[in-house]
Amino acid sequence: MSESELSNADERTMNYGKEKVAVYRTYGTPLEDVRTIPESDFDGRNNILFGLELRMQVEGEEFLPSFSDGDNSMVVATDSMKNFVLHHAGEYDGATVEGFLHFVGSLFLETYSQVDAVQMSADELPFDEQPVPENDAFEASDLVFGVSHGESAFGELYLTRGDDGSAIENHRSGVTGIELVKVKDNSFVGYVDDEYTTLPERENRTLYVAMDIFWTYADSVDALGDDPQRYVPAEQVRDIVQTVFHELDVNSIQELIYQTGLRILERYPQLESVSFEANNRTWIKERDDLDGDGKVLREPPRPTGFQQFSMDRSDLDEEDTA
Ligand SMILES: O=c1[nH]c(=O)c2[nH]c(=O)[nH]c2[nH]1
Repeated sequence: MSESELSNADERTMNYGKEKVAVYRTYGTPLEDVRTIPESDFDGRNNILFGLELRMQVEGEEFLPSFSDGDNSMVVATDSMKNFVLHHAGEYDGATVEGFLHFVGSLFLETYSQVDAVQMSADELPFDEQPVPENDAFEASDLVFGVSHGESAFGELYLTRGDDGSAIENHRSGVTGIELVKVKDNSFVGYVDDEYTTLPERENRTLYVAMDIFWTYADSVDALGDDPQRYVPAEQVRDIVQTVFHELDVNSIQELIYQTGLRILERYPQLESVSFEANNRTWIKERDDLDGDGKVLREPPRPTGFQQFSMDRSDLDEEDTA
């Protein structure tokens, strides 16, 4: 159970909706004119093929009779919600996951007055550009895309009825499914050594980390991407983690997370907070008697270690004054 469910224990839970709504849109509006950062060559996305798996959760007091009396007169069928989302994917003229969620969620609130709030979230279904030979070089095909099993952008918005259209009550953006392996220059030493400790200290492990990163903007409108200069692309955040991982000899995943968080907050003054969910998939050394740094490694057994951490601008301020 998440923290928010725990803290709202006194309130009645009542909502319904549709999840796992896969939406594919070809020839969407390109994401252009984003600000570039030193850690990344990402400067935009053509959106020739844009995929999302969306979840829509609808709330409203008027839905109580549907639960208590079997009275469906106010119920918009979840099947219709799916149709609504798919139809309006053809009308959206923006270029981001969050922008689409805002567009569809706001229209839904406008269309159905019995709805008090919608929680919209989506994972991007990513596709890779495929290099093909063109004019004596390799260029990204504008026709053929690879189905990607890598990281993907995430967005979440909680929309209520505002004075003038919808209001963004809460938001969260992210990149999930990052998996990185650094073959050497990682240590894990100095941890508690007592009668339960069997793990040997390692000065140079091969570290395999899986990570999801989430962020919030000081002004939630910046999450939508209408002003691309203030938008934080998931691709750049992914590139920040891999750059920090490349540059630093970290003593733990905890330290990698913290240093990555500082870099993200530094690069994007428009962000309010950043949070991490990581887990450790580090392979087990089978042989290290090879020439040089070579090793043979195998999959780790269960159980799995994890790290969660959230940061805001005060962490950056502390670093500046330290
Ligand atoms: O980066 C790590 N952090 C830990 O807290 C931990 N614990 C452990 O057994 N291995 C690791 N690695």
